[in-house]
Amino acid sequence: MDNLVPAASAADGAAPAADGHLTQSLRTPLRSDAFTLSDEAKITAIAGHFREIMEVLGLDLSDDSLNGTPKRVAKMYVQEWFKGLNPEHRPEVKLFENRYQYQNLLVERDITLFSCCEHHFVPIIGKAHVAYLPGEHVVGLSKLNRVVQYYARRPQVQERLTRQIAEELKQALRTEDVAVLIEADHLCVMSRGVNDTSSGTLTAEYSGAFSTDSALRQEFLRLIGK
Ligand SMILES: Nc1nc2c(ncn2[C@@H]2O[C@H](COP(=O)(O)OP(=O)(O)OP(=O)(O)O)[C@@H](O)[C@H]2O)c(=O)[nH]1
Ligand SMILES: [Zn+2]
Repeated sequence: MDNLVPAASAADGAAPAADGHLTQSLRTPLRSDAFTLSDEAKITAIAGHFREIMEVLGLDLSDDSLNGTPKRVAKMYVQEWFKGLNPEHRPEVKLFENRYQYQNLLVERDITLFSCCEHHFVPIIGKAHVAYLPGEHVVGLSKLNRVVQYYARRPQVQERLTRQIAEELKQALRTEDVAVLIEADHLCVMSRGVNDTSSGTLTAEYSGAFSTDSALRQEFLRLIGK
C-alpha cells in the first residue's frame, strides 16, 4: 500500500495550489488569492452579501424564520456546496497491491452526485458511474465516490466535471484505462428558462482501453444498465 498524490497542504503558510495537478483547460477558474480568507471569514462576508440580496427583495429580516438565513446559506456554500473548491479537501487516494490478480473491469455505479450549475447557482442532481481496469494496484471503493464528490462540490458545468473526475482517477489509479459517465438533471433547465422537467444530460469520458476497445465500453455500459 502506498499513498498517491498527497492532498495539497498549506503547511508552509502559502495558499494551497488549486487544481495544479490538472492541465489548465481542466482547472476550475479560480483567482490566485482564492484561499487567503479563512472559511470563517468567507462565511461572514457571504452572509452579509446574502442579507443584502434578501433586503433588496423586500424581505423582513427581523422575522424569526428569515433572520438566520444569510448565515445558513453562507455556511452551506462554504462548508457543503462549494467545499470541493478548496484543495485541502482533495481526497487522499490510497492504492493497494492487486494481490488477487483481479484483471477485469471494476465498476462503481450509481454514485450520488450533487453539484451546482455555475451559470445559475442552482443544483445539478444525478449519478456518476466510474470504471477502471486494475493493473498492479486496486483502490478502496469509497475513494472513487470521494473523488466524484470532491469535484461535484463546486460551481460546475457537467462537461468539465466529467473530465476532472476522469483525469483525477487516471492520476490516482496510475492507469489510462478509465471510464466516467454522468447522468444529471439541471435545475436551471427544469425550474426556469425552458422549464423542461423531463430532459436529462449525459456525459461520458473514455480513455485508454475504454476509448479503443468497443467491447469493453459496451460491457461498462451494460453493467451500469445503459
Ligand atoms: N454546456 C453546458 N451548459 C450548461 C450547463 N449547465 C447549464 N448550462 C447552460 O448554460 C447556458 C447559459 O446560457 P445563457 O443564454 O447565458 O443563459 P440563460 O439566458 O439563462 O439561458 P436559458 O437557460 O436558455 O434561459 C444555458 O443554455 C444553460 O442550459 C452544463 O453543465 N453544461
Ligand atoms: Zn444553469
